[in-house]
Amino acid sequence: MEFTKMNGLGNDFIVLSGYKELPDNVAELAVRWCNRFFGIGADGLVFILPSEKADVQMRIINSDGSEPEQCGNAIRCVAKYVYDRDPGKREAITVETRGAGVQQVHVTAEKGIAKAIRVDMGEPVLQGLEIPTTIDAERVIDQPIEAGGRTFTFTAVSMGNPHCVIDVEDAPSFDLAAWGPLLEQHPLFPNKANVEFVTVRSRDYADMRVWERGAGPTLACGTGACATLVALVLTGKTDRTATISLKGGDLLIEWNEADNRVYMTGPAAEVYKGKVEE
Ligand SMILES: N[C@@H](CCC[C@H](N)C(=O)O)C(=O)O
Repeated sequence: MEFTKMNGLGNDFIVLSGYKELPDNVAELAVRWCNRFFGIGADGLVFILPSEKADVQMRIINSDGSEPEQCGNAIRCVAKYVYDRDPGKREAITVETRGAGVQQVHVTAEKGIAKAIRVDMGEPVLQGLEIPTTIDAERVIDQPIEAGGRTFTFTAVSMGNPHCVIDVEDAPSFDLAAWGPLLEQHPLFPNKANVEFVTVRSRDYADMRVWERGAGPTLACGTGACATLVALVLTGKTDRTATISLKGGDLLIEWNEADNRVYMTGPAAEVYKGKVEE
């Protein structure tokens, strides 16, 4: 089994292509191969599969074996993988996702290698039950959430997958391990949630740290950065375009007023190729 190790700002994946569909034991493979001590080590497995609707189909499996609907950093990795191997060097690539439809990606390259990748991440879902949360409201903005004896204020956004965005005093020093697991599994989120802890520094810049559903603390989360920007716009804290600065680096996020779609721009990197003998 050959794989390519890739990452988007340190959110790292074991990328597999050449399969026609997901293997039956994909959850078990993800847990085993993503293990950082006994396996290859990664936040998730990413499969590049054939698609009838787009250039390729992407399926991602979290390191705990669960399958999310979408992954922003993985989409950029998939686009780079496809572009760098494409003799025609097409800058526009379409990627079918499990839960966020077909996404349009634009690659900017240097010397035939993809550098900046801009993804149309679609329209955010804000209706409470659709995110899903247990709150039946048009928007879930600045609501209280209690966990471990502490009450936070959160805004909920789905970018295909559910996010719980929380303002904190200083995101980079926030104790993710103490609060992330409690909030990820909070009963307000029936499908669990990715949890973003955010500190706004200016109208166009915020620090964010993430505790991901099914993967724990990661260095970056693309859908999380998009959800964060949407939450910050809804609460009046930033403009519609801002840099969301993560532990692994920066993403530029725009929530376009005209088409209501969220655009994410950032890098992707290929680190090495490997082979597993099973
Ligand atoms: N890292 C990702 C999100 C991956 C899925 C997430 N853990 C979930 O379960 O929803 C990103 O870059 O968006």
